Amino acid sequence: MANQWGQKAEELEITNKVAGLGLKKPHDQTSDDTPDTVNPAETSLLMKIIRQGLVESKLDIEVQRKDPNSPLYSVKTFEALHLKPNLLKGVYAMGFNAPSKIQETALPTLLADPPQNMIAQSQSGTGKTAAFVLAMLSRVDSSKNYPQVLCLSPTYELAIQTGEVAAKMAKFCPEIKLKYAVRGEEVPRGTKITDHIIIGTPGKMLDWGVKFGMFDLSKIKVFVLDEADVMIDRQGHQDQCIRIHKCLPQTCQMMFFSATYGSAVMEFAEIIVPNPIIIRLLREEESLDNIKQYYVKCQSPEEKYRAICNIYGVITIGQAIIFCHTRKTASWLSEKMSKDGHSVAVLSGELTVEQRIAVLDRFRAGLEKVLITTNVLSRGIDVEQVTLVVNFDMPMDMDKKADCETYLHRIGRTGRFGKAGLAINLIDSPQAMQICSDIEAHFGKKIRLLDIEDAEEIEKIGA
Ligand SMILES: Nc1ncnc2c1ncn2[C@@H]1O[C@H](COP(=O)(O)OP(=O)(O)OP(=O)(O)O)[C@@H](O)[C@H]1O
Repeated sequence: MANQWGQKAEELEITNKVAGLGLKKPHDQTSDDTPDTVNPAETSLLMKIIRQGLVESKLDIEVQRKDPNSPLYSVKTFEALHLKPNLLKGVYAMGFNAPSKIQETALPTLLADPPQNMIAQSQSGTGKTAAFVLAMLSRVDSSKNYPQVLCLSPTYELAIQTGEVAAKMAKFCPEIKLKYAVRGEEVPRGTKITDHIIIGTPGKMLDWGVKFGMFDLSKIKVFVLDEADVMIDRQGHQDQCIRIHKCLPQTCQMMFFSATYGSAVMEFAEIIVPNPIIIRLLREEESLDNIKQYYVKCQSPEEKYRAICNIYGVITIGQAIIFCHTRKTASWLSEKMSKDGHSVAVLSGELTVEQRIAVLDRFRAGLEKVLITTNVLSRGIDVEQVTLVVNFDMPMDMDKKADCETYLHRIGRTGRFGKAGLAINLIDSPQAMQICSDIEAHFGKKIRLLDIEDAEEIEKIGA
């Protein structure tokens, strides 16, 4: 069954997977000259798909324990977890040799008896999904034909992604049955679901479990809330989760995973997960060290464009990312640059996730030297070859004030990509100047004025 299930996941083209994610399509309602916005579910899916393996972290795990009676330990091998042999085989077949940093600490707790509740936070790509999927699979008693494990995901596509991991890991455990509770999956009324694991979105899960009684929520042993930060971003999801949660037995093991650790997420976590062990993988923060920052005074978009051309005319640039506020500016700029012979790619909100992946893949491969984008890409791309970042428009929040966090994500680099970089801010209004000064004050790092007509000076900054 697991194989069949995996097959189903494979049959679903990315196009299908992303349909209904609320993606803005070419004819969506958003006008081209309003600021392009980020959709967390979309970003999360994009990152999962473009990821090229585990994101290793040099930083430490922080553990907050709420249960002093249960010892906490970590493992360095998967053998040390005493998994069912076929499950271990599945883990190795996925190419996992040793647990990732978050898995080292999370897995012994997730698999412990008596079960312990956990809230875990670590950045995308550090191995959370693999950790809880392994825990889900190992808790199943396949001799009992009813649902024992529920996993809630914020969207159809993210549920399918988790399902794919489960199907792969359970490759050698065909006795474990899994089911998707997502849109498009229909179960006739009156049916009793016999699968062991259900992965789905909160609305469908609530319908099947609470409204139609297709399975007995009081028999659930493991409840997983994945991508909790994305989940609470969606209206109504939080309530649905809480309604499902209320029907679960006290003994049910609660697992809560999130890539971020904001107060809204943590408040939600505290409602869902009693007496948790909280683990966090400290994040490798971006910093502005090693980045030379400049601003250029311009009178108009044309002048901004000329500034970019002057820089290109003088210094050798590896790859560059240019950030614009709206799609309209992004496409205007890309047309101009293409006409002038630059190889340019554009990534903005009207593209489907599939199209975005294609654009990013080409850029990473170096097929285009310049990537023009909007806020849809403030985070989540680490391209080592990028040496120049241009703020064609300064990042600002809804109140049109300096958005320092976005600035840091656009310009900053983590230790892994710690090579020197160049950031140029194009300033064409007093408001933009104010934002630039506020950013400078916020980070306490000088942003110098650059005279774009002075080739010698430009040459110096490229050195
Ligand atoms: N122990 C491991 N060894 C090698 N690769 C691993 C290991 N654990 C996970 N991976 C791989 O690393 C990538 C990231 O893992 P995973 O999807 O579990 O991360 P995540 O933290 O859940 O990310 P997200 O927050 O985006 O869901 C995947 O390609 C996964 O197959």
